[in-house]
Amino acid sequence: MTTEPILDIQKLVVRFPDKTVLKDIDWTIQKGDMVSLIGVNGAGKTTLIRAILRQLRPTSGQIVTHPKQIEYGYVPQFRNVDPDYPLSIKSFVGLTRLKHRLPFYLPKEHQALVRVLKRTNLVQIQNSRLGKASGGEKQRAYLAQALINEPDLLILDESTASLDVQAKNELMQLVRHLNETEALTVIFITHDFELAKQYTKKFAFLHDGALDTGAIEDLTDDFLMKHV
Ligand SMILES: Nc1ncnc2c1ncn2[C@@H]1O[C@H](COP(=O)(O)OP(=O)(O)OP(=O)(O)O)[C@@H](O)[C@H]1O
Repeated sequence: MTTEPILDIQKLVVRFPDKTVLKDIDWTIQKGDMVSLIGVNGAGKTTLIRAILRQLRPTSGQIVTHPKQIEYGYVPQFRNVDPDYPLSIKSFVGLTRLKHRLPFYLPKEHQALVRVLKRTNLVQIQNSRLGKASGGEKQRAYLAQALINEPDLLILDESTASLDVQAKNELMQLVRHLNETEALTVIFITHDFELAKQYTKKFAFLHDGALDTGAIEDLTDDFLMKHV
C-alpha cells in the first residue's frame, strides 16, 4: 500500500447560522484507500462530502488535494427510476461523457464506454432499458456513470442502502475489486457497520462534529457503544 495522500483536510470547520456541524476536522486519505465514512443521521456526512466536492465553502480550514485538481466520481443513493425511463443502460452510462452535441460517440468516448461497461459487468445488459433493470443493476449503472471519466476519488453515498443482501455484496465486491486492482481510492458512506467491516480497510467516524479515524479492525463494539 502506498502512503501518498490524495486528500488532506486540515482544521475544517463548517458552521451554519444555527449550528456548527464540523468542528476542526483533520482527515488524510491516502491514494488507494478504501474507507468507510460512518455517522448517525445528521452527524454531518453529507456536509463533509459537499465540502470535499467544493459545493460548500467551509467556514475555516482547508481541503488540499494531490494533485491540485482531481477528478471526483460520485454515486448517489438508490434512486427510483421511472419504469418508462427511455434510455438504455449504455446510453445512461455514456451521458456524462458526452461533451458535444453530436448524436454519436467520438472514438475515444466509445472506448471509454466499452471499458467502463466491462469493468462494471454491464456488457450483457447494456442495451436493456435502465427503467426495467433490477436495483443492483441500476446501482452498477450509476457506478459506471461515475467511473467513466476515470475519477481519482470515488464517493459512494449510501449506495447499498436500498439493495437486498445479495445485490449489496455484489456491488461491494465489485468496488473492492476496482480498489485492489486499480488502486481506486474510495469513500463509502454508510450506516451499515457490518458492510464497512467486511469491505473496507479504514473508517472515519463522525460524531458531535468531530472525526475519529482508524483501521477498520478498531471499529469494535466497544468503540461503537461509547460513541453511538
Ligand atoms: N445548508 C444548511 N443550512 C443549515 N443547516 C444545514 C445545512 N445543511 C445541513 N444542515 C444541518 O447540518 C446537520 C448535518 O447534516 P448532514 O446532511 O450533513 O448530515 P448527514 O450525516 O449526512 O445525515 P444523514 O445520514 O441523515 O444524511 C443537520 O442538522 C442539518 O440539518
